[in-house]
Amino acid sequence: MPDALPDPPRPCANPVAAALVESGIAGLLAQLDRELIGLAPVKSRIRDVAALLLVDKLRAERGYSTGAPSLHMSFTGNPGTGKTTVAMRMAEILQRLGYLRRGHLVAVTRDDLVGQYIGHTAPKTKEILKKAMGGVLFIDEAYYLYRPENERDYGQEAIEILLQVMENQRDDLVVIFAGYKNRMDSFFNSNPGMSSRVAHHIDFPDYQPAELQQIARLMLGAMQYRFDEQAEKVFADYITRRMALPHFANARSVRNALDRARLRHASRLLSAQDAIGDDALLTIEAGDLLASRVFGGGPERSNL
Ligand SMILES: Nc1ncnc2c1ncn2[C@@H]1O[C@H](COP(=O)(O)OP(=O)(O)OP(=O)(O)O)[C@@H](O)[C@H]1O
Repeated sequence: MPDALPDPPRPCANPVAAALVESGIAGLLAQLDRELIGLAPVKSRIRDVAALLLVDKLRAERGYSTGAPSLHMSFTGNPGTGKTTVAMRMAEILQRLGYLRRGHLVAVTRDDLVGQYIGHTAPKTKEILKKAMGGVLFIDEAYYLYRPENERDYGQEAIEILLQVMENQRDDLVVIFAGYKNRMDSFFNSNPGMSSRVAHHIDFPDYQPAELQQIARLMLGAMQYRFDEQAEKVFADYITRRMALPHFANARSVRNALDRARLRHASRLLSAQDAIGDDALLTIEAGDLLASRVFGGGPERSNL
């Protein structure tokens, strides 16, 4: 007797869960999970935002109106914790959900928005807003916009324009304010108008050493390199030492360390006497890491 055919996949009875898959958001979330190590609380907040928007859509289809949701956000955390990377993914997700037309990201700091002279700020800010329309405006170190010590600071003018656009064009632009948590808290405390327009606050924790090691592996894999067994151990040691030094910047420090290791790897290969096999081309060895100043190697700061 022939084997019974497997049951055909049943259509999902839950329309929100079905929409999550059909819109491609489930795929994007899975990709985010694969490509970004750790960040569990951040990933779950992104999922929540996606769920909120899908439920809003379903409610609208059934005639329950909630009004356009406010999607402006603040991303707080130390340098190199993935804020810019997640903001780019968020833009893509919001575009897929139909909340943003273009889904691109424009990343700026105070100097891109605020002019030096009277009359310069408004056109500068408006120009950036024009570029960002239909996407995400990512304002890094947003608290520098506000300088309470300077009464005539032009930053205030940029803030006023931003506030207006955040309110009136919130169906076409999402603003993400990013920076250190404590400074962002005082920025929002001093700008209640801004605070009331930012609905989602997402905190990016520092990475644990094991997560940084995994990030290194992921980055190397993406560049088609690998550590040999000894290098893997040395890099774990590197991370612990580097974390204790000034200017440590989480995953960004990992990327920089790998870039320098690639330079040393290349110069090692250049001076090799023998033919160079594929294995040598692909493999970062312990010595490529041990030359770092972190281990008492070269003198320059850039050698960390
Ligand atoms: N969880 C992660 N998994 C893999 N790579 C990551 C992760 N977090 C960050 N990175 C990588 O580290 C680098 C720095 O990340 P990103 O620029 O997003 O950080 P940031 O918080 O915006 O930092 P900064 O405020 O200093 O710009 C990028 O190359 C990014 O791809």
